[in-house]
Amino acid sequence: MDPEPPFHETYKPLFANTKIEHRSLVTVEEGELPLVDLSRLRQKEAEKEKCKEEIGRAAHEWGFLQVMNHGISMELLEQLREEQVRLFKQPFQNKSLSFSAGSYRWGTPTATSLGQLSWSEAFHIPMTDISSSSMEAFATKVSSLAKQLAEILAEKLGQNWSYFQSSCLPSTCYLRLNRYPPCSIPYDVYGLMPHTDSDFLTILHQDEVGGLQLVKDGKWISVKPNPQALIINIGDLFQAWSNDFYTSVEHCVVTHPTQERFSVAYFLCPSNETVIESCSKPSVYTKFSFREYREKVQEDVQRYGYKVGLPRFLV
Ligand SMILES: O=C(O)CCC(=O)C(=O)O
Ligand SMILES: [Fe+2]
Repeated sequence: MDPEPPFHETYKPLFANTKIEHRSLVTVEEGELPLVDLSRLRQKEAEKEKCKEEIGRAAHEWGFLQVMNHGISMELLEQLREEQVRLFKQPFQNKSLSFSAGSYRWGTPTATSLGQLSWSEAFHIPMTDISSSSMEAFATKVSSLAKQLAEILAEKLGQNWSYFQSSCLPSTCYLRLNRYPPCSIPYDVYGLMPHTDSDFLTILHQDEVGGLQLVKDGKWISVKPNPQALIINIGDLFQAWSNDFYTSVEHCVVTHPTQERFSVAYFLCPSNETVIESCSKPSVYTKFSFREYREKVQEDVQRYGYKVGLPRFLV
C-alpha cells in the first residue's frame, strides 16, 4: 500500500514533450528575513510600539517576516508534525477520504508543461473540519495570532481591523498541510510553483529541510529554516486593502533531490461575500468581493495555467 502519489506515471507526457527550462540558472541568494520577537508586545508601551513598527515595516518592505516567541510551543509544533506525517504516510488511496471532498490535493491537474507542475501533496482543511487534538490546539493559537497581527498591520495604517474581524470565521479560514516528496529528476521541477497567496495573511511553519524562496528587490532569495520561528506573509487581500502599502510577494518552494519536506500554512481568509476596498484613496484597485477574486483566479488558472491575481483588478 504505497503512500506516494503517482507523479511519474501521471505526468510522464510532460517530461517527454516539454522543453526544459533549467531554473538552476536563476541566481538565488540565501537571505535572512526580518525577525521580530513578539514577547515585546507584552512589555512596556514604548517597546510594544517599536515591535509593532518593525512588523509594519517588514510587511511593507518585504511582505514577509519571521516571528519568535509567538506563543505556540515547540512541543505543540512537534505534535502537529507527527500528526501530519501520519496523514501523509497513509496509503495513497485513503488520503482523499481523510477530510471533506477536495481537501486532499497533489500535483497540478491543469499543468500543460513542466514549469506549471508542483511536485507536492497537501491537505487543505477548513478550520471547521479539524478533529485531532494537536491540530485543534494549533488552529486555536494560530488563528488568534493571525488576528493579532492583522490588527497591528491595520493600526499601522491608521485603520481598524474590526470590519474584517467578523468576516474571517473558522469556516472561511484554512489549515494547509504540505508535503514535498524528494524529486530526483535531473532538472528543476518546483515543489510549489511561484505564486502569491489569495488571503489576508499566511502563517507558515517549515521544517529544517529548506526550499522556500521569495522575491526581494527583483531577486529570488531562499529562506534559511528556523524551526523555532513562524513565517508571516502578506496575501493579496491585505495588499489590496492597504492600497499597495503592504506587499503580497511572489514565493515558491524548490524540491530537494533526496529529502522530503513538510510545512504547515494557516490562511486568514474572509467569507466569499466580503468586499475588499482600498482603505485610502485614490484606489489602486477596483473593489471586489472575495468570491469574485477567487472566481477570477480559477478562470485564469484554467485558461492560462497560472494565476494573474491583483493586476486583474487594477483601476
Ligand atoms: O511550504 C512552504 O514553505 C510554502 C507553502 C506555501 O507557500 C503555500 O502553501 O501557499
Ligand atoms: Fe504560499
